[in-house]
Amino acid sequence: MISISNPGGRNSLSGKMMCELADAVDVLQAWEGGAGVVLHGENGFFCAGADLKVAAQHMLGPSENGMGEEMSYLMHHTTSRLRALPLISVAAIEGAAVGGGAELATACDFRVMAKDSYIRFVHALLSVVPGWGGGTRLTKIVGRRDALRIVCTADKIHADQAMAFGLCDEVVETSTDTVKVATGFLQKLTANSTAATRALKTVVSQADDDAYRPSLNHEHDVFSRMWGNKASAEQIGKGGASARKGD
Ligand SMILES: CCCC(=O)SCCNC(=O)CCNC(=O)[C@H](O)C(C)(C)COP(=O)(O)OP(=O)(O)OC[C@H]1O[C@@H](n2cnc3c(N)ncnc32)[C@H](O)[C@@H]1OP(=O)(O)O
Repeated sequence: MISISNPGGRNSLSGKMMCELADAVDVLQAWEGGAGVVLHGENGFFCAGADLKVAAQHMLGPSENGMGEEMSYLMHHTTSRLRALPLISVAAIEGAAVGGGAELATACDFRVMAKDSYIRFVHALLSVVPGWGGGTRLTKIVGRRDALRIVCTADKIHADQAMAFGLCDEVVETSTDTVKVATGFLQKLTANSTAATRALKTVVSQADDDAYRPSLNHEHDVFSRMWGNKASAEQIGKGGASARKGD
């Protein structure tokens, strides 16, 4: 289990937390004892993306131009490694997965969502594109037309709608423990031999991973050009999508 915890910031990720996530993936890469992993956020919220308070202080100044690019590089690398693990991964989503949090959810093989939770690609509201590889992965999951709908509108995609898009694999009633349901979901997929499950995951991963590498590189380049420009710096300074909370 990987748990995300930043209680004061809806589990948004600081630079330190991004490094800790990379370390957690290192540990899973070295782990040979199992066949699955659940990713979840503590205190009833999945993840609000990059920590915008840290970003406003340390990632937008004139001498900090390369910071957005470095964040994107690290998170591309980490999420790609997470996706390629020889483990079946399930994101257990409560509350919401917003911005980079939505991108993180797409790095897992499956998503189990609480009925009242939502996924929101808010990047258009911040005048940027996904920077953690989520644009490419979303397109692979839901297809070209629905991906465009989701990223260009920046609408909240609630669990039932996510299910219709193929972005969610199981909806959990609000009174039920989402992590427990995600763990049960995982147990069904990993019930056969651990060695076979791990090998099968590598076969499926290998079948589609190489083909999307150029698209990930393109996404990273576009994000790096846009992050920190005037329009995005203004929105980030205002707290990102929270300035548009009512919609
Ligand atoms: C390539 C990756 C790029 C990115 O990920 S950029 C980040 C994109 N994320 C966003 O724009 C999310 C902005 N936040 C929101 O929309 C809302 O806060 C959100 C997550 C829907 C939660 O709404 P609510 O449940 O109503 O809670 P709230 O707004 O009162 O927030 C509670 C406290 O959490 C803080 N928070 C939320 N998201 C944060 C973030 N990303 N970075 C830093 N702090 C964040 C928020 O400022 C508030 O703090 P405080 O209690 O006022 O001190």
